[in-house]
This record gives sequence, C-alpha cells and structure tokens, in this order.
Amino acid sequence: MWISVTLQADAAKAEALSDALMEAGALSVSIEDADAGTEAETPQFGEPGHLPTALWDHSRVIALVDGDTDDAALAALLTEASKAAGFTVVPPYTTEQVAEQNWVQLTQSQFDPIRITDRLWIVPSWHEAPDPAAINIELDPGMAFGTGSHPTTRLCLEWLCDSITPGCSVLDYGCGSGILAIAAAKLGAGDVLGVDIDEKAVEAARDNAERNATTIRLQHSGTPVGDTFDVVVANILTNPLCVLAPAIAARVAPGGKVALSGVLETQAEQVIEAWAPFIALQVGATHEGWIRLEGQRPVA
Ligand SMILES: C[S@@+](CC[C@H](N)C(=O)[O-])C[C@H]1O[C@@H](n2cnc3c(N)ncnc32)[C@H](O)[C@@H]1O
Repeated sequence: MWISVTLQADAAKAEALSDALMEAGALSVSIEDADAGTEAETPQFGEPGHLPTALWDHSRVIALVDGDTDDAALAALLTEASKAAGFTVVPPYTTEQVAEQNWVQLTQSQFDPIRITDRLWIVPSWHEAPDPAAINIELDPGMAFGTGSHPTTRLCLEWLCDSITPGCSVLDYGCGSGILAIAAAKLGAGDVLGVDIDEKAVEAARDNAERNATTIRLQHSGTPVGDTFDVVVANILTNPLCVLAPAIAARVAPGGKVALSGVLETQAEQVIEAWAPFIALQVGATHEGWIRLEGQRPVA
C-alpha cells in the first residue's frame, strides 16, 4: 500500500512543488491539469516534469508516499515542501490509499519515449522505439528514481554522451534505477559500477540492467570506497554531494572527469566551495533551474 496525496496548486508553482516534494521524501510525483476532462481542458504533452503547465490555470500535483507515513509525518513533509516551493501555507489536499499495482498503471499512462540526444533515447517497454537505430534504453517508471524525465537525469545523460570513451571505467554514485550506469555501458564504457544507499534502488538497477542486456556491477552502500574511475557521475542532492565531496572526489582517477547534479542553480556555489579542496568544478549546463557541475582531476 502507498498513500497518494493530491494537492491543488497554481500551475505556475506546480513544478516547484513537485521538485520540493521529491526532495522532502516523496517516492514519485506527477502533475496533472486540474481541469482534465472538463471543457477547460488543454492538451497534455510530454512526460511529467515537462508538462506545459503555463497553459493551465491550476494543476493537481500528485505525490506518492510510503504507506507507513503517519498523519504527523505527512503534515511535516507537506509543510517542508510547500515552504520550499514558495507557498505560505500547505495547498488544499486530499489523501487516498493506493495499491502498488494501481500506481504503476497510473504512471505508465503518463510516460512517452524521451529523446536525450540524437544518439540516446529512453523508451518505456510499452512503446515502440521512435528511432530503432539509436541507443534505446528500455526503462519503465518504477519505485526507484531515474526515468529520464527529471532535468537532473537528463543533464547527466547528456554529459555521459559526450564523456564516455570506448572501454572507460565509470562510477554512477546514487544510481537509483541504474539509468546512468546502463547508459554508460551502452555508450561503450568498460567497467561500470552503480552504487546506491537504497537497497530497493540497487534491486531495480539490477533488473533494468538485465532487461537492457548490459553488464554493470552494483553495490549497496552509502559511501564510495574502492577503485578509481575514468568517469564519475553523481546525481544526488546538494547536502550529500557536499558531505561526501572528499570520498567521491577520491574515486576520480588522475585525468578522470566528474559530473554532479541534483543541485539547484541557487546551490551551485555551495557545492563548488565544498569540492574546491579536491577538484575545481565549473557549471556545465542548466535545465529548468537545475544545474550540472563538471570537473577533471589533474593528471598527477
Ligand atoms: C536523484 S536520484 C538519481 C538516480 C539516477 N542516478 C538518475 O540520475 O536519475 C538519487 C539517488 O541517490 C541515492 N543516494 C542518496 N544519498 C546517497 C548516498 N549517500 N550514497 C549512495 N546513494 C545515495 C538515492 O537513494 C537515489 O536513488
């Protein structure tokens, strides 16, 4: 069982609320037109996170939280997210118990294939690949973060398209669904390791790697230890990226490259500062208020 929380929000703030709910601990969030099915309905395009919400007067933001969340914990989560998204009070909301299967069916109907670059697409299993000649990663929205629809995942995938060289070694730190590790392997990397603090994410990544006929190593851990890698990518949040700066930076081989995301544009300086003693980071790209930071360890 899960709890589905439906919040009514101004369309202009729906994206920010969606991002803040994910950051506050929601397992999944989608945005819908509150007028869907009425005369005021406007067409829906793309996947959640890229909906043209400006066309809508008001939206429904639907968050999925763990079924064990009690009323006080839910109220705290919604208060934190609403505040972070610029609301003075929590928007009106309703809750509903949802069977896991229903949620998966609900989210399936909302995902279309996603073009990352001409070379790389993310294609849900129930869709034909729009470009069969491209690298197509088959990935369904599940309970682990990383379907390609979030701006931070896209920023990392775009970087991997430019950074993977044949046979290079890759660390995907905070692998979630395994999307970045799988992409790295399909783009030609040799040894690829995905690490996640969440055991369920590691399981999901294992399933997804198998489904995509890729060989990646997976590790359940909260601290990166062990080898060094030619390419390191970490799409986690600002705080863990700062706290883990020495540990993650130490995994970048001399001459190796690193990209970090999960960072809002407003948080970039904080991360650059935390990493300065180890690797100098620059802003690589930004997308919908999120940023990708990049750096390279000097050859010793
Ligand atoms: C935003 S998701 C990114 C998933 C995927 N890499 C992507 O780009 O879409 C962040 C992932 O990092 C994991 N994570 C958060 N803190 C971590 C830590 N300290 N060590 C390892 N994994 C962590 C979370 O469990 C989650 O799966």
